[in-house]
Amino acid sequence: MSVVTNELVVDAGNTSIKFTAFAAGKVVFFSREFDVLVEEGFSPEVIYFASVRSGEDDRGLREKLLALYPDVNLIELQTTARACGVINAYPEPSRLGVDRWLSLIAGYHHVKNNVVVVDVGTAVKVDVVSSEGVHLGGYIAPGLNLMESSLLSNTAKIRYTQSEVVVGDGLPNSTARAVTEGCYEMLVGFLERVYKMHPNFGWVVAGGDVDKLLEALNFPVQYSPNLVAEGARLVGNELLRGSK
Ligand SMILES: Nc1ncnc2c1ncn2[C@@H]1O[C@H](COP(=O)(O)OP(=O)(O)O)[C@@H](O)[C@H]1O
Ligand SMILES: CC(C)(COP(=O)(O)O)[C@@H](O)C(=O)NCCC(=O)O
Ligand SMILES: [K+]
Repeated sequence: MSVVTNELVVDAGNTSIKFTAFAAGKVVFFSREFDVLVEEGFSPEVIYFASVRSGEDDRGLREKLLALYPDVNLIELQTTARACGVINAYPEPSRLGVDRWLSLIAGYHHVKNNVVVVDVGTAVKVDVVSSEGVHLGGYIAPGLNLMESSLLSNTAKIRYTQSEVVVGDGLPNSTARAVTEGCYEMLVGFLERVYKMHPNFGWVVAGGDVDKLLEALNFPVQYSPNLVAEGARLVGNELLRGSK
């Protein structure tokens, strides 16, 4: 049960900032656009702010939020050694990205058992948590756009137009398909390998690009689009209860 009713989660990733509003624990809106906050006229009682961006980027965003919600308590969520019954694998807990921390906490609370949590964004994050809530560790790999852009920016002749990126049959027979499908296979192959390494683990997946992978994964996964935001609510509520 939440300590407050209206909560706004701000999840600032390296590609996009996600705004998720909750009322009594239910998502009432989601947006990647700050201006939607103004249009929605939502009145948060608390703002949970979770960012993996630079301090400079955060300053501007925090100022905009405080201007829009001058009297609202903004709580910056950080990665800690433990929270919500989960223990962080990192000897230096604060080095773990807060998006990963919140996602794996939410993923564990979804499954309450051995779980692999995947977030497909700028980077692809994979975190493994035991049935006892012990974070065992995880991986960071380039996301799909990052893989593709690294090829485009580090080669002379990998060049194609977006109109050449088509769904084809059989092995890729164009530069556009070779690159886009090569990056895709890299990611799917990586995840299938993780699946083999952790048999009988539940899978919870999220992230802006996860929809591109869902049908490729040949094992059951739970798609949970608001994973970071759900983790932010769990951690934020624990903090608010602790301060009561
Ligand atoms: N409106 C959008 N703006 C930006 N990226 C979007 C949007 N809708 C879907 N995406 C996809 O989401 C990906 C970014 O995923 P996201 O989880 O937001 O990344 P991060 O958390 O690293 O910022 C992009 O590569 C893009 O393909
Ligand atoms: C790996 C990340 C950059 C992912 O960020 P995102 O893809 O969401 O923009 C972020 O989790 C991060 O900055 N992590 C710090 C290093 C670590 O988690 O070990
Ligand atoms: K993210």
